[in-house]
Order: sequence, then C-alpha cells, then structure tokens
Amino acid sequence: CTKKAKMAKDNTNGLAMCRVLLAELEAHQDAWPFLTPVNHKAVPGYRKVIKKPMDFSTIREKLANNQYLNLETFIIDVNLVFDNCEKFNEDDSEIGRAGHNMRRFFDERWTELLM
Ligand SMILES: Cc1ncccc1N[C@@H](C)c1ccc2c(c1)OCCO2
Repeated sequence: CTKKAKMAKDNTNGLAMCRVLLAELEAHQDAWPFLTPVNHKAVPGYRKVIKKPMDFSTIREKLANNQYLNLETFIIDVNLVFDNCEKFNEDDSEIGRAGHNMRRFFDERWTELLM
C-alpha cells in the first residue's frame, strides 16, 4: 500500500465521517436555526455583520459537490456556523443557546469518532 493509497483511504474514511456527522447535526433538536441559509432580508444587519455565512444545507451541498478535501476542511465550515452564531446572537438567547448546544454536541461527536 503506497503512501498515496493510504492518503486516498484516509480521505475516503474522512468523508464517510463527514456524512455521518452532518446527518447527526441535521437531526439534532437544536439544529433548527442552522438548517438553511440566514435570509438577510428577514434578519436586519446580518449581511453586514457576518462576512462568511454558512449553514448545514450549504455544507450538505458542498459535500455532494466534493468540495471538502478532508475532514479538516469540513470541520472548518461547521465551526464557521457556530462562530457566526456566537458573533450575531446573545449567549442568553434561543438561537445563541442552540449554537452553544450544537457546538458542544459536534465537538464531542467528532472527537469520539476520531479517538
Ligand atoms: C443562525 C441565525 N443567526 C442569526 C439570526 C438567524 C439565524 N437563523 C435563521 C434561520 C433564523 C432563525 C430564527 C428566526 C429567523 C431566522 O427569522 C426571524 C424569525 O426567527
């Protein structure tokens, strides 16, 4: 098994994990604020404040279009969802709390799968 073949296998395993993790994020009861792109017409100020919007449906699309090189590039986009949420929402708000819960769930899950 060449080094290149091992790399290819790792990426395949990594992308299988992305699919598992994304399905679990989408199924989580606190996922509702993150399932679709924030409609900046419905949320005043969002487009100005959040420079790189991201949501689970966009991640789903990127995964389907093979736009994630590996698990790392996928984790960067998932963390972007939660970082945007923290930037825009009060910690003590419905959406803010959902973001913290989802980040905690995600961090626990991917470390479980990798360890
Ligand atoms: C993740 C996030 N951060 C900041 C604002 C919104 C959102 N989510 C959108 C889907 C959303 C969530 C809840 C809403 C809404 C839009 O539009 C108005 C009614 O309540």
